[in-house]
Amino acid sequence: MIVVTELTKRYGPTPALDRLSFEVHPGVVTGFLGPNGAGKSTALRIILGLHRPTSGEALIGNRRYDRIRRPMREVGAVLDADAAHPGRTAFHHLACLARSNGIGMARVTAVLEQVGLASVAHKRVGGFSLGMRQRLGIAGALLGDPAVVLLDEPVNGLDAAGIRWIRSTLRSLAAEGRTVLLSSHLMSEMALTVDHVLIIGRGRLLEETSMAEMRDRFERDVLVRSPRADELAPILTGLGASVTATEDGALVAVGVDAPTIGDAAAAASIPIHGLTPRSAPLEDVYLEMTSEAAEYRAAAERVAQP
Ligand SMILES: Nc1ncnc2c1ncn2[C@@H]1O[C@H](COP(=O)(O)OP(=O)(O)OP(=O)(O)O)[C@@H](O)[C@H]1O
Repeated sequence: MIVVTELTKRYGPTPALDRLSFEVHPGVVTGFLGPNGAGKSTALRIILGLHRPTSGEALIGNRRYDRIRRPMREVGAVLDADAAHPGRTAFHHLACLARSNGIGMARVTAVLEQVGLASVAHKRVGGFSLGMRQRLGIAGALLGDPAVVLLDEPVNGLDAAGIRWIRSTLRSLAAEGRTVLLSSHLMSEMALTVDHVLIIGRGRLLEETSMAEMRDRFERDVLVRSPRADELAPILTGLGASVTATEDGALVAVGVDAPTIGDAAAAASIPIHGLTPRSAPLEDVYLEMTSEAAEYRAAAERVAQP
C-alpha cells in the first residue's frame, strides 16, 4: 500500500505538487492520470526516494523509501524504458541488478520467462524494440518479487499487442495481491487498464474514483427503440425525462435510467426492441476535468519562455 500525505514539491514559484494526498491499495490496478506537467513523475520520484518533497510524505507499506532496507524486494519501478545499457544483453542487465541487490540468479531466469523475453535473453538491448525494452523494464521491476509495482507511462508508444500484454500483466500482478500504480496522460489508455483512477492537475488531486463509477457518473442518455415509440414518449416525459426522437424513429431519453424505462414500458405493455445507456466519452470527461490545469500550465510555460 502507498500512502501519500500532503505532498508539496516546489522547483520554482509554481508548486509541481500542491498538498497532494492519496492512497493506493493492493489488489487493484490504480491509474495516476493527469495532463503533461500535472506532477505525476514528480510524485512517483518522491515515492521512490529520488526527489525530496518540500513538505509532506510518501510511505510505502508504512515506511519512507529511504528507510526500506531491501527496496527492490518491496517496490519495483519502471520510470524509463531506456534504463538498460544498449550494449548489455537482457540477461546481463538483469543479472547486474540482481547481484547488486542480493537477489539470486534464479529470479533473473524466472522474470525473463514471465515477461516473454527468455528467447532473446542473450541478445543486446540496443537491438530491442520499444515493446521489448518495456518488457525488460518490467522484468527488472519484478526481480525482487515486490509487493508494490510503479510504472511511469508504461503504455506510451506501444503497439496494440504491447498494450494488451501490459494490461494483462498488470491485472495478474494486482490479482496476486500486489499494489499496482501506473501513470498516463491519456484516459483512453487507462480506461481498459485500471480499476481505480486518481486524476491530478496542477499538482492537486482533482478526482479519485473507480473506473466503473466514472462510467456511471457520466452516463449521458438512453437510446430507446420501440415499434410504439410514439406511445412511449409521453410516458417517459411523465416520468420527468426529456425525450427527443431520432431520424430513424428511436427515442433519446435524458434524466431517466434504463431500468425505469424498461419497467414503464412493461407496465404499459409496450414492446422494447433496444435499450442502450450511453456515456459521454471518458476522454471528453477527463479533458473537461483537467482543462483548467492544462491551460494554466500552458500559460505558465508561455510566460517562462516568451
Ligand atoms: N527537476 C525539475 N526542475 C524544475 N521543474 C521541474 C522539474 N521536474 C518537474 N518540474 C516541473 O514540475 C511540473 C510537474 O512535472 P512532472 O514531470 O512531474 O509532470 P508529469 O505529470 O509527469 O508530466 P508528463 O506527463 O509531461 O511527464 C512541471 O511544470 C515541470 O516543468
